[in-house]
Amino acid sequence: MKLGELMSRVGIERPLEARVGDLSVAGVSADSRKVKGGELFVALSGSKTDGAKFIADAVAKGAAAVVASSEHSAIAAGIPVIAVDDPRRLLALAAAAFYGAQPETMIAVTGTAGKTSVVSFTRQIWAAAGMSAAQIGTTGVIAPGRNDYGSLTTPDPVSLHALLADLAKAGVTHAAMEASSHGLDQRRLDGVKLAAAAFTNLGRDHLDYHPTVEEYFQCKMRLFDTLMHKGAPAIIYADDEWSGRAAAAASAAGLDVRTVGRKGEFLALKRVEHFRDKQVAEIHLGDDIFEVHLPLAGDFQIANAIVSAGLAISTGVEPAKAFAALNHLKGAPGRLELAGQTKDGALCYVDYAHKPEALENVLISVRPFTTGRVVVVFGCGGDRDKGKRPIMGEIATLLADVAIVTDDNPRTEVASTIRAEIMAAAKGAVEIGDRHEAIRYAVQMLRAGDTLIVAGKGHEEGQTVGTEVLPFSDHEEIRKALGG
Ligand SMILES: CC(=O)N[C@H]1[C@@H](OP(=O)(O)OP(=O)(O)OC[C@H]2O[C@@H](n3ccc(=O)[nH]c3=O)[C@H](O)[C@@H]2O)O[C@H](CO)[C@@H](O)[C@@H]1O[C@H](C)C(=O)N[C@@H](C)C(=O)N[C@H](CCC(=O)O)C(=O)O
Ligand SMILES: Nc1ncnc2c1ncn2[C@@H]1O[C@H](COP(=O)(O)OP(=O)(O)OP(=O)(O)O)[C@@H](O)[C@H]1O
Ligand SMILES: N[C@H](CCC[C@H](N)C(=O)O)C(=O)O
Ligand SMILES: [Mg+2]
Repeated sequence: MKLGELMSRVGIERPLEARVGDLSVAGVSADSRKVKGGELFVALSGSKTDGAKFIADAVAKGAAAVVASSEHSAIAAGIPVIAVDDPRRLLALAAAAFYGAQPETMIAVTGTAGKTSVVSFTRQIWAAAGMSAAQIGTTGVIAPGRNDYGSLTTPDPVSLHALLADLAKAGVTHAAMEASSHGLDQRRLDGVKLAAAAFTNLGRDHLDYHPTVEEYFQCKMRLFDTLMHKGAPAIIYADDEWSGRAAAAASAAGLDVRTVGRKGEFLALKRVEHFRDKQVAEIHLGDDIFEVHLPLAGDFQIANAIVSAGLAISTGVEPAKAFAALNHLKGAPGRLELAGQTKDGALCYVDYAHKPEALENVLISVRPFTTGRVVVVFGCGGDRDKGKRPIMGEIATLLADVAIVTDDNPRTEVASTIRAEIMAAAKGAVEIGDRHEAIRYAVQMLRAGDTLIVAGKGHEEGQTVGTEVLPFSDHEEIRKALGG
């Protein structure tokens, strides 16, 4: 593609010198280590370093031209340097232009908790309705004949557009993706053609990255006010503290706001009965009433299911089919997932709660079907928001009968310091650093009627200590402790 054409396709209408505009570019990259000959190198100012420092490396690798923020426009690279205000957005739009194809119907989900569950459920509803469907997020990529383990919740734009083109080529017509606040802030989703989007809830998260909760919320709202076209459906979970503000933002952006939940107007949740292994809900859509038997535990899964139904219906699935599909949903791996039970029938769950509201929700969720004690094993990640540690400590001791504080990816921090920060607010909690020992201790204390939640790692397959990832699975540790 000619550089001039690429620039106009990404909305930069500034005239380029003919010599520059006529230059052929073969692709785009923001990583000098991966640049290939003839590609456009986009220099991004990041959290660890500044891509502008690597312009010379990119040139040495054969980059054809450079895009940088205006500050770097003067750098003599020996090849054309184009200055733009928002290089990250340009990178994403250029990646979209290069790779071209995307599944016809794409949706994105934002919110502090529930994104992975909602994209999984939406994919399952689409698939049940006969569509070729995919999901992209924290647990990886799932599509017909494909199941790749994930790393980032929202992939970087170059990998993302390569992936979308691959999926489209493989015949995937519907794809649901997670929009993390980092992803939205860093413009990783700009250039994705979204047919609909959803908001689940907002709680404390990533305050190591976002200066305030307000700024965190505003990042999430980029999904509605920048990435969607006017009139597109925005599914908003109605029963969160932030629902009103999310709906107002979507409405101000000219979107078709569809609220779902107990206070929902599009899908109204009228009645829920909780059982040990399922929940029965009555959902109203206009004058139609649907009874759903969701085969999953946890009140929050009803919230995720109703958001997914809203998304599926808003992208063409017949309501009766969407609700029927809810009766067969499988939980996303490691989201309140039953990993085993003791001989006396005490249930052992693995859950991915690693932030205060999620921990609070999961502990409240299991109470209705727990006749004995709720036991929780959890920790907090190193090199992540330190402020959440005492809050999670307090929630665990308040809502569980037994709280066991252990390690969860200490990364480059001292594990005992992280635990001490949690313990400071966790009166009466037991501290066992070794996660394997902590799980064994918890399983051994279980009696009939008790419920164990091992929280924080969910689907993860490793424990990151320093920069090393040691193999570790909560599922496997529970199974071992149960003697199986
Ligand atoms: C803080 C953060 O989000 N960082 C992400 C970001 O990196 P960055 O732009 O800050 O990169 P940087 O390391 O400062 O480098 C700046 C630029 O120089 C370039 N560079 C660097 C070195 C070199 O030799 N040559 C070169 O060109 C880099 O490619 C980059 O373009 O962009 C990179 C590419 O997209 C990401 O891989 C990286 O994710 C890091 C690994 C990460 O851990 N991110 C986490 C926090 C994250 O994004 N999490 C969210 C939310 C998770 C949740 O749901 O809770 C997610 O979406 O996964
Ligand atoms: N709707 C919800 N409301 C509150 N808590 C929830 C909700 N859905 C899930 N959770 C809790 O959050 C955990 C993570 O759920 P899920 O992976 O679906 O969310 P996520 O937004 O993708 O999280 P992450 O940003 O960490 O990837 C679950 O294990 C559960 O404890
Ligand atoms: N995407 C999140 C996952 C956290 C999971 C938890 N196990 C931890 O390590 O804190 C993060 O990287 O912050
Ligand atoms: Mg997720």
